[in-house]
Amino acid sequence: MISVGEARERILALLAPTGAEIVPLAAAAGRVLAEPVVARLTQPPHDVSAMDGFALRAADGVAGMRLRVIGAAPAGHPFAGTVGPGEAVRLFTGSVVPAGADAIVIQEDTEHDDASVTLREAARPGRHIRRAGQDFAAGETLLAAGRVLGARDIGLAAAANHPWLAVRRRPVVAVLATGDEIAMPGEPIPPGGIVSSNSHALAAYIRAAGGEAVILPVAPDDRAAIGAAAAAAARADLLVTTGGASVGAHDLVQAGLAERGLDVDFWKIAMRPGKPLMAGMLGGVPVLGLPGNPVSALVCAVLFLGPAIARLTGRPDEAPPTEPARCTVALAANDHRADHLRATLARDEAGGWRVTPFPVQDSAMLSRLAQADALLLRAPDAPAEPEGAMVRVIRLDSCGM
Ligand SMILES: Nc1nc2c(c(=O)[nH]1)N[C@H]1C(S)=C(S)[C@@H](COP(=O)(O)OP(=O)(O)OC[C@H]3O[C@@H](n4cnc5c(N)ncnc54)[C@H](O)[C@@H]3O)O[C@H]1N2
Ligand code: MOO
Repeated sequence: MISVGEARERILALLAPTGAEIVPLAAAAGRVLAEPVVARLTQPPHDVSAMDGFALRAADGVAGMRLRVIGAAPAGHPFAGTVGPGEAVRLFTGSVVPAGADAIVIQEDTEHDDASVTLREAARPGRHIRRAGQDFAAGETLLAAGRVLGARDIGLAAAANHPWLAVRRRPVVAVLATGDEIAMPGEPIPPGGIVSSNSHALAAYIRAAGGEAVILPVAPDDRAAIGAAAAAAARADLLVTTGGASVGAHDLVQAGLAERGLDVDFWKIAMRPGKPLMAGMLGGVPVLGLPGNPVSALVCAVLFLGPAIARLTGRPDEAPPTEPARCTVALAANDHRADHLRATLARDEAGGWRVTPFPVQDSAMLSRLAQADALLLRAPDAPAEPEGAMVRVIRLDSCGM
């Protein structure tokens, strides 16, 4: 069986970023920039005042000096003339500094009427003047491709006069649950059946990761039906199946997809929960086969589906980040499968994490997963650890899960 790290590498190797699409600026928040944002103008376009006051020549900026007010330049209405010796122009925050002026005195430091202004303080050259291009210059690259656009990026793109942006198309990820016993929430449940929690949990995770989730109808445990359902995903960027991944007589996902030409890259990895993970290509569509057990499916989603969607959207596709934590209980020696124990986190007095795994780690216990704050990582063949040992955790609250 291959390792978690190798499995992730092999899954990512099956995927390429989606193409770009052009969206209105307002719709670009949260999307991944596909082309750099280059300033279409210089900001500010001219030297402008940072305060309400008067523009004058610095040589006249002496306390007690009385100057003639030759005009006003409200923001958006630049003064057409030139400020000469003994003259001043009324300015406001954002006003273009008129020709001839190289100093500004704020109005609180003056006595003024419409015709004249007397300085109570000296004016320093350049003070309160925002220089042209101080923020950015036309042609400057402001945002790099690959950036996930936040509100400040939208503001910066708008300031640089971009009404449209090129972003990565949201990858379409089809979710196919399989099993005779599976019903959708609200549907009649067959005898001994259960409701497909996986379809909706995976769809929610896919959306949180930046994908477009399409929930396919549940396929029964029948090769032809599974193949036909998967064929409906022929235009998807990724097909995710759940269930039917193991070795049982009714675990038919591989067999069903094989009838449609599935090329298996790997099946089974040294991991718990999630051993029967499968990856391959079905025609041109990458396939990620997740186990049916709800916790197995969602832990595999954190470790593999998240990075896969990151790759598809052109974001960094590393493993989920881990943090150190001190374990509050002794840990038994691990076997050869990397383990991911569902656990709660609490802060200690020094601000570090204390992690406590749940005593029962059944991969069907979705309520425990919902209560968990983190996955406590146990490396393959890790030795027993006493209470208080340092371990590493993946936080579940910070990854859309
Ligand atoms: N003899 C062996 N048996 C099993 C092995 C093994 O190595 N040898 N592996 C075990 C492991 S590990 C896992 S994980 C499971 C994986 O099973 P499958 O992927 O084949 O999943 P199913 O058998 O179809 O279902 C397992 C379990 O999950 C429930 N399920 C299925 N789909 C959904 C869904 N959409 N939403 C919620 N729950 C779902 C299903 O009812 C079963 O209870 O195999 C072990 N067995
Ligand atoms: O992957 Mo399975 O959930 O380990 O039992």
